[in-house]
Amino acid sequence: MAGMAEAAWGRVMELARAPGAAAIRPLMEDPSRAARFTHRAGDLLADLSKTSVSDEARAALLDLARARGVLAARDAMAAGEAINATEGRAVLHLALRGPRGAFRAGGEDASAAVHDTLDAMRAFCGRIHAGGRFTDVLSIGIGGSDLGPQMALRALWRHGMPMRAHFLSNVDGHAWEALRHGLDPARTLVLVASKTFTTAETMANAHLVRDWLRAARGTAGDAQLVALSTNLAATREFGVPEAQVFGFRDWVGGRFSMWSAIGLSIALACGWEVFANLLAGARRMDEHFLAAPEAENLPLLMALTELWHVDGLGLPSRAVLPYDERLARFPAHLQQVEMESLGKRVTMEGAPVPRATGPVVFGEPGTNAQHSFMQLLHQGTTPVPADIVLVANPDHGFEENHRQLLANGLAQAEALLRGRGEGEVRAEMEAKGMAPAAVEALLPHRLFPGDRPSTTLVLPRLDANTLGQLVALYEHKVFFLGALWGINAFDQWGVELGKQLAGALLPELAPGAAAGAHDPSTAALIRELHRLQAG
Ligand SMILES: O=P(O)(O)OC[C@H]1O[C@H](O)[C@H](O)[C@@H](O)[C@@H]1O
Repeated sequence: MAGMAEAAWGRVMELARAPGAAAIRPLMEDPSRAARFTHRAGDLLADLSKTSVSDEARAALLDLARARGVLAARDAMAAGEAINATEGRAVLHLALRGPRGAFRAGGEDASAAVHDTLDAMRAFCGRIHAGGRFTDVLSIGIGGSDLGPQMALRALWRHGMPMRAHFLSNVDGHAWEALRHGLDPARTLVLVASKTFTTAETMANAHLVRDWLRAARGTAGDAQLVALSTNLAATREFGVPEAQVFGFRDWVGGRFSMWSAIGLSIALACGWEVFANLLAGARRMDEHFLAAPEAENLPLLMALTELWHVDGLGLPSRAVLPYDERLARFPAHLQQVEMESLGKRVTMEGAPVPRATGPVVFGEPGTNAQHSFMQLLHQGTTPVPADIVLVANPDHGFEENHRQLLANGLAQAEALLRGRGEGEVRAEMEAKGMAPAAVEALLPHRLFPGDRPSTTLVLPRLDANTLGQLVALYEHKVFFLGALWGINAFDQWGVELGKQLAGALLPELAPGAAAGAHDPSTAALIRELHRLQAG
């Protein structure tokens, strides 16, 4: 098996290192390519043709996927095996949106636990909405306990929905300072969203907000606290009424938890139907992920395309460009889902990974990105593959704006692909009557190399169901990349060191405290902060 996989890697790398392997335009001369490299999953369409993955390369990549046994790995995850070996846990976000009776983990009926919680969340939403007292929900959490719900609310919340939602994540007091003036403690329901209920930032903010509630309402304010957590003892100790604690299990990773109790803010603010549709959309993508064979499995094909870019062509980053303002936080959510999962340098067995793993992921909504960083994608030295997300039908009546938006999204992908050669640029400048010397001087600056890869995703419209499909698609892409690279996509040990050092530094920043043992740079910075604060 290992030998087969090495041979398959070898074949992929051989193709990627062949002269012209990064060229896309010659492949596009094949009129059937666009159709053959366009795939559907649920309501989504993905056009993977504007990449340099040739038919031969795709065959080699699929051979690699088979040799790496990625479908068996997928089935092991779905069977509730403890595939997150470094934490000794199953990985079952599939169960969060799956039907009753479908998933087990260890000896437990995982689906039963999920559906009991969903029933309780639904009943709670019904009571809160019927009560009419609460107009606002404030969700306190960070990382996976913040980004998914915040992204979904930005995408799905519309005027007239049951409650307004607010998010407090940064321990920076300016975040709470900016929020608190707009909130009425009598009408705000406070969710503390934390898998562990020990995250320093979240607990610091939870204390601030609990103090704010108590200042206005005495200890009766505690009745407005809700906890979303796996740590029931800690939620009790914090004073959250038992009936307002919504739990989940350790087999839900933080960055995959928006479908769990962590998503309660979505259900409260948008209404239960919206949350249920989000889960239904994710389930639709799960069905595709679980059933489609390798050559039609969209998350796998996207994973293989990424592997081609990262390992084959040596491209270390990827841009996510949603052409929909409502998806403004989608790149931020993907940053965690992808980089916290795939930013690993050792294999499951603890050996160094002999190749590059997760790329840097960044993005902003189009068209705004075009007026900031797209310059680098068009003319920078290293190509940056881009994911361009288009939504066919808007939920507003400004048709002309929407056509402009779509035209720009399509144009970016087209420009990246075709570039602009000497003849075209020279002719344009000459037509403008520019002097020959100026034409020659400006020519190199105005050339676009082209052959820069992009993937275009098309949604018929953006609603809870299609958003669920879109997010689940990327979750499954991440799963397959983890399996292809042989790394654990489900732990995050890399975030721990900074937390420990911050804990040690904290007392040294108290007024008059002395700096401990640090490198000279850190020690000098501590002294400078003390000096500025004393002044
Ligand atoms: O939900 P919590 O336990 O508060 O964790 C919040 C976040 O912080 C951790 O440090 C991890 O890096 C994230 O994966 C997690 O989502």
